[in-house]
Amino acid sequence: MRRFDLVVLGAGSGNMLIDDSWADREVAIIERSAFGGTCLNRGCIPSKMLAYTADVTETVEQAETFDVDARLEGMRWPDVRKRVFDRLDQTAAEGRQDRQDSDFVTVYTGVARFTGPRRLVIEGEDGENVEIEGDQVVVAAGGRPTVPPPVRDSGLPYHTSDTIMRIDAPPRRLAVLGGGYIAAEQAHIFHEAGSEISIIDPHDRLLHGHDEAVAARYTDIARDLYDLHLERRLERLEGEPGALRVVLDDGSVVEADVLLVAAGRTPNGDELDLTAAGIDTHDDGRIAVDEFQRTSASGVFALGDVSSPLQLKHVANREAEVTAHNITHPDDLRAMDHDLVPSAVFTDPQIGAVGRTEQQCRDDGLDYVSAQVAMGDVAFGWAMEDTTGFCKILAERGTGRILGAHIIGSQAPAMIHLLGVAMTFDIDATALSSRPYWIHPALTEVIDNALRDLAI
Ligand SMILES: Cc1cc2nc3c(=O)[nH]c(=O)nc-3n(C[C@H](O)[C@H](O)[C@H](O)COP(=O)(O)OP(=O)(O)OC[C@H]3O[C@@H](n4cnc5c(N)ncnc54)[C@H](O)[C@@H]3O)c2cc1C
Ligand SMILES: NC(=O)c1ccc[n+]([C@@H]2O[C@H](COP(=O)([O-])OP(=O)(O)OC[C@H]3O[C@@H](n4cnc5c(N)ncnc54)[C@H](O)[C@@H]3O)[C@@H](O)[C@H]2O)c1
Repeated sequence: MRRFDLVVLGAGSGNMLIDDSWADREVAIIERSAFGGTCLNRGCIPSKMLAYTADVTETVEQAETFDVDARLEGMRWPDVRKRVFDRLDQTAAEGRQDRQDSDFVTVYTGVARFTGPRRLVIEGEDGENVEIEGDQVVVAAGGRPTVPPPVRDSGLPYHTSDTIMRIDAPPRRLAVLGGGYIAAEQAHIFHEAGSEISIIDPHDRLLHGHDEAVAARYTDIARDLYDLHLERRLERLEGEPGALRVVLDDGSVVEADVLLVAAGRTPNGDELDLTAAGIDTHDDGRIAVDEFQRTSASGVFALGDVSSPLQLKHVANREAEVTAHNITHPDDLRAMDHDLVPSAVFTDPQIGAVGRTEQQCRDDGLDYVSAQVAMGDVAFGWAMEDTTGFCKILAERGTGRILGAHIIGSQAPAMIHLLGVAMTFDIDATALSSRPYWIHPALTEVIDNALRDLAI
């Protein structure tokens, strides 16, 4: 059995661990699919390239608001798909080739699972099994879409985020099971591509994990565009391919040509025979790691969606950086924290968030103040004719410590960073408003005004 200094399972964020500092040692990387993992091939990047294309489409549709004559001929889906995936597939292939060309990295293509402590078997595409072991092993095996049993057991076809973005043509009617991140982004994409969208979610609003004001505003906007079935559960899926009937728990039926399942993601640890390696998991299936990304098995680390409480690429990236340091510096370990992780939903309107929601402030019994300023109340919002966006900030009464910030509207994913930086460096609301200059009349004035409106 071949022994390596380092074995990395998963060439998504795991691939980031290997740099030239390993050049005098032997490293193995195992990947069953494309290099670049979920983010590059079927996640963040294609969805954002498509969401931006949808934004362009929508801009043309809204030209009249700005007294501009323009007519939308339509989104040429096959060309869009080709532009997006030609680039991404090439990037993934180059990523694999780079590793294959390396003289210190061995690439194993196949499905891996543990057979013992720091020992893995890889079933190759040809059915051949290869067993390897590592002095250190990093598990970066990610997650997969969760498919509820009524869909899985129906025998009828369905899509997940893994496949929908490569579909041949936008369906006339797209039903989306789940009303979270993926639903919000894919609904925007396929609505602008010409599909009629229905969304089904058991909660009373879409994006229910977001601040209640943001989720309520987004749900109101979505209600005008899509057919919403909230506080509804899936009972069963019937019909035939291309003519599906999504039967809900109140007996109502959503008819659709295509079903997209966007009901959360399951960490892949359950496919890895973790007990053979002595690796413990949480009840929800995530590999349990300490603050240094170490699992319960000596010499085995885990990172990203397979272990993280937050399934976000910037979190997986940070965990990869921390792990890369810790596997080479056992006497000088770096700790990971998940405080103040910003997040964004690239839907329409865009959403950015950092820190606590108002409901969390309330549930935690915090003494807080809140201010909400409409984008339509600042000059750049006038320029954009914005009628729905806002910035909401929550701060501790008395001290002005910023507890959370939530923006819905154009540029929200970029603007939220300002508040994330302030919170990370303990800059309170008064200092953040009064010390730096705020460019007039940039959209960021909505943040400054919300800070000033806080009755600290
Ligand atoms: C549609 C969508 C959009 C998203 N958009 C965003 C976004 O805008 N911003 C953001 O921050 N996050 C986004 N995410 C989340 C982000 O993609 C993930 O958090 C991130 O990619 C996780 O990285 P990872 O390295 O942990 O896992 P992955 O990238 O999934 O890598 C795991 C790799 O391990 C391989 N693997 C798994 N099991 C085995 C095995 N047994 N043998 C061999 N190989 C194996 C897999 O093939 C895969 O390549 C999105 C996710 C989705 C699905
Ligand atoms: N912009 C981004 O950063 C981005 C984009 C896409 C995905 N992601 C990541 O990927 C993860 C997965 O995305 P997601 O949208 O699948 O999950 P999600 O957790 O955001 O939303 C899932 C939704 O599905 C609902 N649901 C669960 N079971 C259901 C069922 N049986 N029927 C109907 N609805 C059901 C849940 O109530 C929830 O509202 C996200 O949590 C996020 O971490 C991030």
